[in-house]
Amino acid sequence: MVREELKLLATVQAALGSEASANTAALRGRELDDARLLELREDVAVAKPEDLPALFEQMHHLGSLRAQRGKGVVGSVDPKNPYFGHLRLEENGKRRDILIGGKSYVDSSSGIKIVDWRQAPVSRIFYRYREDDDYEETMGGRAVEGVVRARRGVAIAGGELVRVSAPQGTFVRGDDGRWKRLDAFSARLRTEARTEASGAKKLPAHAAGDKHLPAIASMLDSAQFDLITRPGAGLIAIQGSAGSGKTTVGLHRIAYLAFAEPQRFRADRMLVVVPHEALMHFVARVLPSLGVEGVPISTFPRFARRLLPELFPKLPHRLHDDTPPVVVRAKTHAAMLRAIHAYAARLNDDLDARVAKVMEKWPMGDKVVAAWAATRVPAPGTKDEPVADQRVTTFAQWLAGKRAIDGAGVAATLPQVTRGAVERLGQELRSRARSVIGAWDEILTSREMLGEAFRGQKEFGSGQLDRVHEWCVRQARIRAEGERDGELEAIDVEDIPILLRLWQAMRGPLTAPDGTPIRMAHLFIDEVQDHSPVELRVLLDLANKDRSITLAGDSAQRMLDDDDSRGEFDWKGLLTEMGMAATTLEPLKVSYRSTAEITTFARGVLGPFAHEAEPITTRRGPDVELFNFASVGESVAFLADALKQLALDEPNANVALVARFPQQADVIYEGLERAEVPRVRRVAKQDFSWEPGFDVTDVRQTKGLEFDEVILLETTATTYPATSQARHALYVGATRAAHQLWCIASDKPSPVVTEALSTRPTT
Ligand SMILES: Nc1ncnc2c1ncn2[C@@H]1O[C@H](COP(=O)(O)OP(=O)(O)OP(=O)(O)O)[C@@H](O)[C@H]1O
Repeated sequence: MVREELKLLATVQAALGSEASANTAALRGRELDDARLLELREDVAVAKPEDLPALFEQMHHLGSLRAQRGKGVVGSVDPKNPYFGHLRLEENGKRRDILIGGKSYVDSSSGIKIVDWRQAPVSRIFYRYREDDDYEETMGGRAVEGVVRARRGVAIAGGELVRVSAPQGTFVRGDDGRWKRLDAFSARLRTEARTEASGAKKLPAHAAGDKHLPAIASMLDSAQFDLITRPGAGLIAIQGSAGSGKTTVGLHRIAYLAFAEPQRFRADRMLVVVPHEALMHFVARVLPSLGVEGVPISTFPRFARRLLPELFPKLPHRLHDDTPPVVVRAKTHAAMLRAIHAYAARLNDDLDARVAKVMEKWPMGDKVVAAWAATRVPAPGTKDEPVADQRVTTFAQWLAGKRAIDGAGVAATLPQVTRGAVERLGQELRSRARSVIGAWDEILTSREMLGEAFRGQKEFGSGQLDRVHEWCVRQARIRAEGERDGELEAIDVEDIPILLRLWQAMRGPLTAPDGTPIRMAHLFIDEVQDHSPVELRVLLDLANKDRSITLAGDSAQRMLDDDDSRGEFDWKGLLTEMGMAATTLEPLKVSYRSTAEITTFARGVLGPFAHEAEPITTRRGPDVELFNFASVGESVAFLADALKQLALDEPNANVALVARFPQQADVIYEGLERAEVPRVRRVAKQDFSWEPGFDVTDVRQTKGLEFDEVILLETTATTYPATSQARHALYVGATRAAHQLWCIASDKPSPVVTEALSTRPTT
């Protein structure tokens, strides 16, 4: 099998090589054309009018020549890594070989066909069927049936074949150039086992590749592929335990959509929202490797803070750093979204009543009322009304402050008295319908409105709501009066999504700094469980009318503070709250990132909050271990020895040392520095360098990331009591590890850890 793959690669490379020299000539020709075109453009700028036609003609001619040369250029199939999958299909007794790669390439003279993995339906066969399966698919409008004779994953690094995975076994080329079969631990999904973790010798570094650019397109399973290739419109929600490939699927889906409908899903019309900066950098590197450049990637705060000064120039820029936790909880609670929507609906009703009253006696009044209703932002959850005739619409838009009316328009035809009344009404409507800051103040400083919104929320008793109200009133006063007792005007960071949502509910789509409404063709929101309902609703309303949205999240990874008793994250409830219908999909079931040992431990950590279905694992690794010490000093000494040894044995290792709280990470970091552990870094703002060395950090920094080895610090009974918050935090930390996990405790170990360690994976 390896011989066959080596031969195939040599054929492909020979064909690509001869194309490449043809390309070089074509590319050189294009460069010359480009230079000449630039010269011509400069000539045009200074030419006399009578010379222009001739110059334009020359430019046109050169332009078509250049386009012609472009046709001969082989996409950008990389001869060093031209494909990653090999299918052999048999249809009507005839066999054909198809290669799956990142870019298409066809050379009929040498019989080579590489198809882009995003190209249905051939790649569908690759992803959906296994070796020896019969398949039935529609290709080019006709039904075809056949048998998959071979289905292999191949890793080609630096132009050399280094791994072949097939149902018959996984074969890797060692540093000495000899091929050997890897031991497989799992009977299931053996072909997908990651070689370096299978207990056998690691892949040579170049084969493992850059850990930020996992070339996993060849390994997507059929559930993942189905999610990726769902039709563009509508909202899909990807759920699954940690490391089941949710981020991977979301990003591949973007690549797929950009490929399938490039006009509709232009890169700059899509948006990826991730929880923090480290994941932003990760995504920024992965998407180009999947063939999509230029998709904006952001975190919610980054995105929101860019818009805020443009939308609300008068708002203070300063942010409080001492917002009481109870205020944070109230402002991020689902009840706040209800309060905003209730406010917007009431405002609409009020304004409708005002318009109806003034228009009562006017002959075209009923039409104006209808047009007014059509121009204002509909209450969330209702549909747009049909628009009345153009003149009336224009008038109503003027009423709503959305456009300036021309002198010869409707208003000019009105008698003086009516006109005066209508103008006054227009002013009133404009100011009320547009005053987002006024609405925000009104909601938060009205004890009644808060009480109404939070009615029935057990965790917000009336005493707590009083505290929230008190804080908001005080802040509003400081804003109105300027400084008070040395306190400067500022807003809470949690106010930002509230203001943006109010803007959407009252004035319509958010606008970019250049004034254009933001309407995205596709949105991918990762780690949904960590967004507040208000934030999420702001994000969802950035999508255009097709609502092409991918949400990814895992309720078990929700991070709440210890005093936050908000309970479990509820997908269904959330989407209903949002008024959005999502296609409910089966959760992803395969735990790809972590070994069976780590996955079983992590499931134990969750205890009563564990996912319904036990994740399927793909490989085995070392046992999870707990090391218990009598003091922090002793645990630091142990860690220092272990890390120094590792630095000697494996200079490329990158280990994450993860504490629950930043203060604990500080203590351990200082200890390790004193012990002169090489390349130890304190990561406090997700500024992971991904260089060899030891990153000491806290669990919030690591969301969505992965490391080969993770050491969980201070897994003591005090730090991780058996509460839901502590269990979720420990779960997030543990599931960052791909290969090996240690727990360190300098005091009585957490019962959550000891219980979880009592279950070992079954073979
Ligand atoms: N089909 C697959 N075959 C092999 N590896 C895969 C597959 N799908 C995903 N992976 C790998 O599994 C790891 C976890 O994937 P990913 O980060 O997408 O998971 P996730 O569900 O988003 O995790 P988390 O919930 O922790 O954020 C990555 O290293 C990814 O490359």
